[in-house]
Amino acid sequence: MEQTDTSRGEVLAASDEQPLAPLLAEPDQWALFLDIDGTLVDLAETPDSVVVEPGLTDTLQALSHRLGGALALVTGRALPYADQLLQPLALPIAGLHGAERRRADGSVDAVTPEPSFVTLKRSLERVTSDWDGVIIEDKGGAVAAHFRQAPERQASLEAVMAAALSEAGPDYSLQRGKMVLEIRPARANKGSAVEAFLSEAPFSGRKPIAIGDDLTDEAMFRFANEAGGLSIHIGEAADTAAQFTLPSPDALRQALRRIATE
Ligand SMILES: O=P(O)(O)OC[C@H]1O[C@H](O[C@H]2O[C@H](CO)[C@@H](O)[C@H](O)[C@H]2O)[C@H](O)[C@@H](O)[C@@H]1O
Repeated sequence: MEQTDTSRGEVLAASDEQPLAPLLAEPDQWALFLDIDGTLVDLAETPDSVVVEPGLTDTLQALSHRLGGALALVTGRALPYADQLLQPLALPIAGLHGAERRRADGSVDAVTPEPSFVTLKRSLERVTSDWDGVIIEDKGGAVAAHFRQAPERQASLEAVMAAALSEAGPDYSLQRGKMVLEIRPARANKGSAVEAFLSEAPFSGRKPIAIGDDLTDEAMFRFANEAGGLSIHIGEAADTAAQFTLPSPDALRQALRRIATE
């Protein structure tokens, strides 16, 4: 152990798999909920340039099998993009920060954007079209404005997104993330998505282990803690509700691989 600090979880060494041990000891008692960006895959300069490590999909498939199918992805990405990233897997998944969901039986709750939201997305693209480095990511029922490659545009984007949010109305909320501002459906979050999975087979009756790296993951950390489960924050020390912190996506991938092949 390197350090203990209750405001950022118990900070673990890269090789410390202690919080994941229940997956090996009691695989029929636990369900695993995994964020994607910054957790399973390293962050990249743009949304489209992330790299899925060879073997990661095999690891996830094996873990899902070990857990009787009780493994779900919980991401800010749109479902089709996440599926494309992790093909050929088609795991249970919550997308758009919990607003859309594919259950273990394959049924999907999708988000269909209203015409006014489509107009809003086009307007954001127009307003920022000559802002070098700013990327507008159209996610169907949500939209993200990325400034990783143009940090000097953050203040202007804050203003543009605040105006867009007020135009979108009370059914939407602003989601802050790593070098990104998003407008997403307000009716769900990652905590409510985990709760919904746990009300269905094969997740029901199990305790959740929630793993993520960003502000959006705090809702599932809080839910997992309240449900008697475990929560793990990935990456540099941060103010988090998670009980544990692992230093990097690579440390997590290695730990998951060891558990999957044990
Ligand atoms: O909930 P997640 O699976 O972690 O998704 C959160 C957002 O991730 C993506 O943006 C982040 O990753 C990009 C690629 O590494 C990076 O360039 C960007 O700065 C990050 O904010 C994704 O593009 C968003 O749609 C997700 O909501």
